[in-house]
Order: sequence, then structure tokens, then C-alpha cells
Amino acid sequence: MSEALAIEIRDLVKSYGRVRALRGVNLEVRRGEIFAFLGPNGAGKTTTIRCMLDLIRPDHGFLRVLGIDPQRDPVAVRQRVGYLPGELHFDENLTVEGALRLFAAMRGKAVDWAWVRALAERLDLDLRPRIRNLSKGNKQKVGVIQALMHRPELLILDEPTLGLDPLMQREVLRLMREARDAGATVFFASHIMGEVEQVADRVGIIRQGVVVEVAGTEDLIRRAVRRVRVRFEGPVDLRPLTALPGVRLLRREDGEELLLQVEGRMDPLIKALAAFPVRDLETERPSLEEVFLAYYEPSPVSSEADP
Ligand SMILES: Nc1ncnc2c1ncn2[C@@H]1O[C@H](COP(=O)(O)OP(=O)(O)OP(=O)(O)O)[C@@H](O)[C@H]1O
Repeated sequence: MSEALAIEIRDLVKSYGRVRALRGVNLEVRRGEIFAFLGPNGAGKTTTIRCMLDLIRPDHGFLRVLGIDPQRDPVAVRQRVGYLPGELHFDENLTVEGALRLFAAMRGKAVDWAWVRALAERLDLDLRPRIRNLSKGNKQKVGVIQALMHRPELLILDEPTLGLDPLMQREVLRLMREARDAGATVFFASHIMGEVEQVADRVGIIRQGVVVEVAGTEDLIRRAVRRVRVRFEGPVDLRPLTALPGVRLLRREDGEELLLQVEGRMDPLIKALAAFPVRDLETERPSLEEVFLAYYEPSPVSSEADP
């Protein structure tokens, strides 16, 4: 186990009866980064996370969380990790403060209550009401606070902004960044590409129980397909442009305006355009959402039954 890794997973396999949820997951999360774990519904994100906390046992594979084997020392993992599950379960009769005190006691680690009150204030959460009287969004805030309140070295958050309004989503993202800037590692699952793009240093994509891509968020966007709109001074012969490798004509409007799709480097297109009477040139940076849709589309090969 390298000291530089907060999470290290090799060949993790887990089946639920006949459902092969994880088919050999490999993943490395570096200390001090915000890592987003993405993938379609049922891809295996929650199963992977539950293995990290020893809430379920994998069939086989290698797993280290902050250098600890969760199966050998789950208590140490839970003390040093802040975990927000996808589905929270509280004793509905407790007050918010009572629930937080219970979480703190279960974890067995000292909590700074001034910090808890500051978190509650930032998330606009009253500590007095009973859990049963809270809205869904306010329950989610309790979950976020219990994950952060002991200032853990590693945050593992399953859809941290689920059910929160846009202001509160932004506050949670801010808290995640602040945790990273203070030296913690943040690992989170999400379906909201906008927030991933805003906070994640790197992303990993899981599909049907296998991690199919890990990359820097910016790199992934940069290497994606982009769209280029070109306006010419007059009608032109496009063949030298559309014959370029990686360039495809998407639309041609009145012979003087083109919409092209460019995969890979822009340089050959720019050089080729130098020979044309170009009036205007616009490039559209794709959003992470567009980049990921390709990964989310059903694959023709992988859903077949296992031997
Ligand atoms: N307790 C369980 N019993 C049986 N099958 C399960 C169980 N938990 C998960 N699965 C199955 O394992 C696969 C992976 O599920 P998992 O919850 O890990 O996916 P996920 O990526 O977290 O999905 P989502 O984005 O919908 O939360 C799915 O096919 C799911 O139906």
C-alpha cells in the first residue's frame, strides 16, 4: 500500500446471488484529491462503497482504506472516515442534536461542537426539531453534518447533494472543497455532472461492475469531441476539410456556414482552414455531461449473461 493512496482496490468481486454487482473493480484514490465515482444506476457504486466500510463483504479482491484492511479493522476505518450513505436511517424520535450526538458516540471519536454548530448554520439547519419532523432535504443535511463533524481524513459520500436546493448544493460542494484544501480526501458518487465538473479533480467511471475509465476531469473534457462552427465569406468547397481525420460534417447552412465535429487535436483543422476565406470561427467546449453520455449508453456487448 502506497502512502500516497487513500483508497486502493484491486480485482474486487461481489455477487448478490446471481447478480454480479462487481466484476473485478480496480481503483486508486490519491490522498488529498476530490474523486468523483460515476456510473449509471446499478453499475456498482454503492456496492463498492459498502465494501470499503465493511458493511458488506466482497467475494474476493484486495481493499485498503487509509492503509487499513476494512475486514480486519472496520472500527478504525469508521473512526477515520466520514461516511454519508445513499439512504440514511435515523431514530425518528431523536432531535437533530440527539441524532448527531448518537453518531458521535457510536464513532467513539471526540467532536468539536462549535464546528457542528457552524456546519448547521452554514447549511441552515436547526438542531432542535425531531428527525421525524424534518423534510427530506433537511435529513440529508443531518447526514452531511454527521459525515463531516469529526473532521475525518477521508470523506466517502454517496450522492451528497441529493434532495438539496441549489444554494445548499453549493454549500455542500464548498464544504467538500474546504475539506480537500485542509488535507482530507473526498470520494463521492454522483449523477450530477455539473457538480462533478465543479469540484472533482479526477473521475472514475464504473459500468456493469467494472471501472472503465479514470482520468482528470479537465483531461477528459479536453480529449472529448468538440463542435466547431465556421462561417465563410462565400460558398466554398468543403472536401479538404471533411477529409481530415477526426473531422465530420454535422450540418451545412446555406453553403457559407458549417458545423463540424472534431475528435482529438484541433491543429490539423486550424491549418486547413488557413486556406479558406473564414469570416468567423467558434468552438464549443463540450460539457462533462456530453462526455459521459457516451459511457452511460447501454453497451451492446456487456449485458450478456455470464458463463
Ligand atoms: N442487497 C442486494 N441484493 C441483490 N442485489 C443487489 C443488492 N444491492 C445491489 N444489488 C444489485 O447490484 C448491482 C449494483 O448495485 P449498486 O447499488 O451497487 O449500484 P449503484 O451504482 O450504486 O446504482 P445507483 O446509481 O442506482 O445507486 C445492481 O444490479 C443491483 O440491483
